Amino acid sequence: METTQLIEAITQCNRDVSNGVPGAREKLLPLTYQLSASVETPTQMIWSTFSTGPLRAATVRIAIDLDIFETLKAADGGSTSILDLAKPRNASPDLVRRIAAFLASVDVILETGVDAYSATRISNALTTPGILGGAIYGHDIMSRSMWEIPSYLSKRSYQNPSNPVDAPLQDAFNTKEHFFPYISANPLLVKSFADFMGVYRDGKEHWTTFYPLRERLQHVPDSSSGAIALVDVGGGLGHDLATVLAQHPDLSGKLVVQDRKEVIDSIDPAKLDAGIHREAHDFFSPQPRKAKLFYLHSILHDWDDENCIKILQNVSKGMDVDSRIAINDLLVPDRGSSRSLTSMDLGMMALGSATERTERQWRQLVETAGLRVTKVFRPFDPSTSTSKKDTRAYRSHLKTKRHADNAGLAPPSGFSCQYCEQNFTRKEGPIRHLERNQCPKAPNPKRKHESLDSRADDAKRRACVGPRSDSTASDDIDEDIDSGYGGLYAREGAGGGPSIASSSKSPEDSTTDHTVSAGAPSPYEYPRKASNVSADMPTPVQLPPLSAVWSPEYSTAPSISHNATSYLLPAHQSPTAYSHTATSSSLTRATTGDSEMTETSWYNPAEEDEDDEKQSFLIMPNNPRSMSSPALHTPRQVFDPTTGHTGGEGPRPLSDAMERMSLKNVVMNNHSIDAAVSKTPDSSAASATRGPSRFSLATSTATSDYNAKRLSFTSLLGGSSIKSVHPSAVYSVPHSRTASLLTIGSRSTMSLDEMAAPFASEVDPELRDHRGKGDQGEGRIRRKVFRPNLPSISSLFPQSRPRSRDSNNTDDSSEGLTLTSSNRADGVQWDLLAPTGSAGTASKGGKSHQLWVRALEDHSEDARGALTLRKGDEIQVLPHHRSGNGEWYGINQDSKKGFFPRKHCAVLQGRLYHPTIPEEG
Ligand SMILES: C[S@@+](CC[C@H](N)C(=O)[O-])C[C@H]1O[C@@H](n2cnc3c(N)ncnc32)[C@H](O)[C@@H]1O
Repeated sequence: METTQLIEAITQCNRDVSNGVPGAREKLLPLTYQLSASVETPTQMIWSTFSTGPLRAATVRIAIDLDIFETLKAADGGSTSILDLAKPRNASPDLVRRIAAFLASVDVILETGVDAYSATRISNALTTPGILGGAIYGHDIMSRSMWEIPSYLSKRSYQNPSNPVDAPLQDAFNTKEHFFPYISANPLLVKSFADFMGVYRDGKEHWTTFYPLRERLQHVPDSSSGAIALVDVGGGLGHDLATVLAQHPDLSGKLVVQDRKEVIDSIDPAKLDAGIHREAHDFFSPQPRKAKLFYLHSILHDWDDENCIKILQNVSKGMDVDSRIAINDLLVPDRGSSRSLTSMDLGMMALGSATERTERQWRQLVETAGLRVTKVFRPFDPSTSTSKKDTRAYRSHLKTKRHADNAGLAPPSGFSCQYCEQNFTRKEGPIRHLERNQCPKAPNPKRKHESLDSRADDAKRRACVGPRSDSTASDDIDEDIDSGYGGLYAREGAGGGPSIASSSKSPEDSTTDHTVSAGAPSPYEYPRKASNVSADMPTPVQLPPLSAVWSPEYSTAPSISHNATSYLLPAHQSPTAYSHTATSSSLTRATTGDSEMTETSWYNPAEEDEDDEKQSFLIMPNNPRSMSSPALHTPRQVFDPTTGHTGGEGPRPLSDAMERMSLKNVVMNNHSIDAAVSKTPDSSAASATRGPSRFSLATSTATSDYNAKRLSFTSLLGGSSIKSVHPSAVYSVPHSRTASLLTIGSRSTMSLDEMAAPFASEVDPELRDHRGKGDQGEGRIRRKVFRPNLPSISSLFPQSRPRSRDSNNTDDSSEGLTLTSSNRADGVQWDLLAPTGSAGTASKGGKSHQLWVRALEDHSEDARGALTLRKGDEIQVLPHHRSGNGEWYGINQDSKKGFFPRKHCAVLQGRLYHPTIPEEG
């Protein structure tokens, strides 16, 4: 804008501020910056940048040391002479005169006469702990590190820094320590930094105003139970939790602030609300607390990717199935980054080779950590949308997005294509349109049509996303992308302020917090994302956001190698929607070690259930022939968990098994997930039951598959693997519309027939009929639910049938087995005491029920070292099966996973939950 226009805009904006127009103040400051820039000559720019700027920082710091701001404040609005300003530190009046003159010239203090000064709003703020801390930390650490950037980069050939202990800070201070340990040695810096953290978000909308905290924490038991609702990881002095408590004094469950010991020790208990518990905890070690929500505010932007992943994985150790991690950080927009955002980004580089991140980087990071981004939350942005119409549009936009998530296939209830935004009257419209390669914008190599030109595209997209800023940062994601992904909540804020940075506003004025959703991108983000697909991201084939793909290992996501992609389509879409899927992917690297699965997923329970109930998903390989392999018939190496030895039918090198894998039939309906996993003799059947709020996928496999198989649950919406998991375990994922599993595969291979064999009698004829048809000879299949025949309760517990439906304490201990039943509001609970070891899953009417057992004493490891049980631990027991020379029970409860030998059942007490009393037989 021209200077004249800027002045007019400023005048108008100032009027709006006076009239209380929402967002007006946020617009004003950037306009003043633009005005300065428009009138400044290049020479003046040099002076202001290299002289005035550094001197402003230096003189503020000097004035702090000389107590000048305190002295001015004590005058309570009156003037103070230079002589009086010099007194506290016995400084030279001539020196103080020069300092004061400069500070007055840059409007930090006010010159009221000859050698007379008074306080200003700013100088008074510089006497408060937070702003004072910011000035000390800013000068002593931040500025000095930033000054070092040019020489640092020069010495390192201008490569993007990534080593957290080789950043400009290390050069500036000649240290090898990371920023945090480095400042730890200096109590003033520890305090200054922590105090500043308490205020740097001031003026911005607090995250609790747009994150549904109450809903998320609503089922947390009362804190007297010891339950923890919220852990603020790296929460500094607890200021975020203090605000939470102030806004929601009646929240159930404990609030815990964790930070480094020196920070926690520096908290004055008298100043911390009694409802907030302090805990010294290093987030590079496993999270010791279980909580419903772990909140990370301005944590990950301090770190490089590798350390972020470590932090996330450690935090996830504290997650239960319904836990979430809330990440509150900036989001770098594709363009139009604000002043504060770019400063923060380079500041993070200077301090720790760290970075602010784009949406794609966030998603990649979170997914690489084995987590999923469920949903992005951000506040309604008053600076970009002031009209009621926009507000309404925004609200309906959010609603629309929820539908999009629920459908799993991005088009929202508006039924527009997520790529080209063409409108359809029916939901399947966009799907078919994509399937038939009719979309000119889809990232599909087969597409025939020309893309819209970028301007039209941009304009269309803007129209699509609803309320938009009129600013230049129109490529920012400023809508809530409720795409059903894990919980990433980001923020953008002024000068390190806490909200995601996809704002079109300048940093200082931004109060917009954006939620970033990873996982299935919302239709609103596709165009932008599509153009930014990185080569090392899973390559979408046709419907990339829905892909459930194999990942070699969650910790190596950037190097994921896929040669195909699986698709999950909602079964309530058109029949043809079932026909897509899957894949043969190559597993480039075997997954070893930890196989637990966690995910982050934010969702509003009130919003999810209805749509979930309607969904069924199916995965089938699209090219069974490609998955046939002699390897299936190769003698296997059999691992016997009872002895810990391998033997059996002969060796099968792991590397051979790793070379291939196949996707299995997986069908998920409202109540079960059934999967054909393999064929005898290495037969295995997978079944899953869904509890009221989650899916548990259980597979019982032959032990010989232990080395040969892994299941991988992949995000329906995310396009990349969450984690690889052990096939014999139960993995629970939050049952949200976003958490729809799944791809199941193994490193063995099989044909479609082979996959179907265990359930041959139930295979839908169309499965066979359609095999070989389809776009590329893929199997096309209609929806079919495979249900393995699970044993009935009476066959599992022949000695322990309840004598009567209504009996309590039914006791049949002829084999030492005691099964008691008691009525519960939600059905009947069976308590099983199995001293001789019997456990299993009961089945009735095609539904499987879950048996949970509780360890009556400590157990260390089973033969595979996969199990550690503490007395009182509850684990889920899967259907037993025979394998090798033992009878086994698959179990899993968080980290308790793997097979559970029968002999251990002697110490298990079980509780069988199911909704009705089982009938005999
Ligand atoms: C940028 S501050 C953010 C503080 C607070 N979450 C907020 O947003 O105001 C980063 C915090 O991480 C803490 N921190 C750094 N390293 C840590 C570690 N290894 N374990 C726990 N906290 C750590 C710091 O002490 C600091 O409080």
